[in-house]
Amino acid sequence: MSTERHDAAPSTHGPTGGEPVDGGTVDGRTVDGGPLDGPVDGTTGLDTEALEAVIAAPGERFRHDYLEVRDLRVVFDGFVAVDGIDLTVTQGDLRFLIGPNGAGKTTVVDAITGLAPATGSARFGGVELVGRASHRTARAGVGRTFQTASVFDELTVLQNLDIAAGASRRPWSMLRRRTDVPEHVEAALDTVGLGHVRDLPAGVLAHGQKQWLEIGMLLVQDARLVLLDEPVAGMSQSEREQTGRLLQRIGEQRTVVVVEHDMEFLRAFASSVTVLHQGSVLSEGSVAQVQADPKVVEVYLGRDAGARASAATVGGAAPATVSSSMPAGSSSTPPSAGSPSSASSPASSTEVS
Ligand SMILES: Nc1ncnc2c1ncn2[C@@H]1O[C@H](COP(=O)(O)OP(=O)(O)OP(=O)(O)O)[C@@H](O)[C@H]1O
Repeated sequence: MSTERHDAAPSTHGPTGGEPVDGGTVDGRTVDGGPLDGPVDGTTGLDTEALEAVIAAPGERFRHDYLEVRDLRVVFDGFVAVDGIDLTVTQGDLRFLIGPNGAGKTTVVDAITGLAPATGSARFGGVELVGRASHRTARAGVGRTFQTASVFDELTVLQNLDIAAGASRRPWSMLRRRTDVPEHVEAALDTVGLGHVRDLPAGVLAHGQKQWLEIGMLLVQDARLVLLDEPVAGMSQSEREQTGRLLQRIGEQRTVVVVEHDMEFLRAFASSVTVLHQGSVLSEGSVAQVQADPKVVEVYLGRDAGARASAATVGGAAPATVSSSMPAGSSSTPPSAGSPSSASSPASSTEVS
């Protein structure tokens, strides 16, 4: 029996690496970060027992979801709103999708969730989402919020979560105070911090709390891909911070994409950023990388600012610092009156610095 640890031992990491899914143990045996003492195949050098344990373990133990968008295209009556974009977002990566008004951010989310006609591919957890009816995307583990919270104001927080969870409670029983809250609903209440208002009608909640309730509704549906459209629009500073921390928490276990205009919020909480412009990916990378990208500065603030940022980067001088309110309509593509988001874009502080 060998006590040697082999590099070829099976990994508990997902397809893109990252943290061990289950603390590195399989059926009580350490397979990552600890000794392996199973029989070793003399030819391959593999610990065959460990390998068998990995293969026999439940699939979800090694789940590492990711969203993979390829050549996604959306055309409305001849107008190309999304022009063949590629996007890969892995679990644990809090990805922000930004861009000027009309860049195509919401349409990308609509296409992924079956609300906009698209071609190309958007796969999550091995399931193709393009062409899938919107009501079937939830079954694929995909959940989204809209720019305006869509909770039932007359129902309590708990009742809203019940409905989202698809609880088979009869209408009359929904009106009674709950004593038997399912574990996953309790967990969602706890995660979004609404346990203390569980029996209040959602209509009396503060604006931020309504957004958190909506996120809670995605959690009880076990959405593993969570797409949020401007979640902090209209929130107070304190609500933004709480929302950012909430997104970080849920992002550890889920793949989260946030469409956002608020650059301050982005800088505080994004782990990566994709910038869209006129339906295409203009830039992608860390917050620092996209902020330093002259193309991004140019799109938001004009050609001269882009050239100055480029010169500052090349010359090693301090990068151009520009502060402005979010350029509603700063894009060369004017937002259409019919755009679902055109009425509610926040005039939030935006800096590209
Ligand atoms: N149903 C639709 N029919 C026709 N055109 C549409 C439709 N939905 C969106 N568009 C257009 O597609 C383009 C992209 O819109 P989209 O709402 O995705 O942009 P956005 O980046 O989310 O903008 P915003 O930041 O203002 O929300 C815009 O020019 C918009 O007018």
